[in-house]
Amino acid sequence: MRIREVGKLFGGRGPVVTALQDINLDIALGEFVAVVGPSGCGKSTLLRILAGLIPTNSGTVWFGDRKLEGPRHDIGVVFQSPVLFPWRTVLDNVLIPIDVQKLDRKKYLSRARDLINLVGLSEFEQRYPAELSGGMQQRVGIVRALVHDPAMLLMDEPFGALDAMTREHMNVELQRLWMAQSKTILFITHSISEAVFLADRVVVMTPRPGRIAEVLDIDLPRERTLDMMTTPPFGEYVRRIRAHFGTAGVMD
Ligand SMILES: Nc1ncnc2c1ncn2[C@@H]1O[C@H](COP(=O)(O)OP(=O)(O)OP(=O)(O)O)[C@@H](O)[C@H]1O
Repeated sequence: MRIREVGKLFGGRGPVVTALQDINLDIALGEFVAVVGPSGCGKSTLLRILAGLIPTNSGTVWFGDRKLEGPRHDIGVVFQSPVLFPWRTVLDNVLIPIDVQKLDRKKYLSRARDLINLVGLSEFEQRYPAELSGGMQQRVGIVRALVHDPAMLLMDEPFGALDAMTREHMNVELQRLWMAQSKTILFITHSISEAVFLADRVVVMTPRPGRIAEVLDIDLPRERTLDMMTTPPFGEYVRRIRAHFGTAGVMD
């Protein structure tokens, strides 16, 4: 994905808000890129643009050799709340993209089951969302975004509503899933340590108007473990990113 000179304004009756300005970023195939920044800096706006859900005011986004002009089946999106259908089982929720795109259910059934197994939910395949914890529901949301095998996954604070321990566990699981599925991922978060743990590169955004302040390569070996989070190199990345914000707005 190539993002070139992207800008976004929000108008309406009040003053115009410049949500994004001069955003330039290339995301390579198979890369894991995290975006951190304080509340209101335009992270979700950027994600919605990349998902083809809202237009830009200036600039262009390229996906492969084509201009992005709307939502695409080969880009999956995971939001903070997984929005599962309560009357559908886990398996049927995971198969929603297959049904919506009128693809052959039979062809995707074993992939759906493999993914459900990969995130440890095999026993819950025939359960309903209300029978699952928040972390389990979010895993269903992630697996659903992957079921039709999109090339890229956009994730907007997917673990923001989870408690700290579940969140760490989900980070380990997401890394495993990413390594197994070799997807390109853009991951938005308030948490600096989550970004450093997961990403190959961390994009640091400034408060309004949202611009890119720095892009850091995270040169930590894979597969990363939670123990690494207490090592000096990890701490140095976190410190360097936090220096952009002082004490304002970012979670940890
Ligand atoms: N539909 C909209 N209409 C008007 N203003 C909007 C709209 N969507 C976002 N904004 C404004 O654009 C700016 C960026 O919002 P955005 O939601 O992208 O920030 P964010 O970094 O994702 O914030 P948070 O981390 O709190 O979710 C904010 O000032 C917000 O008020």
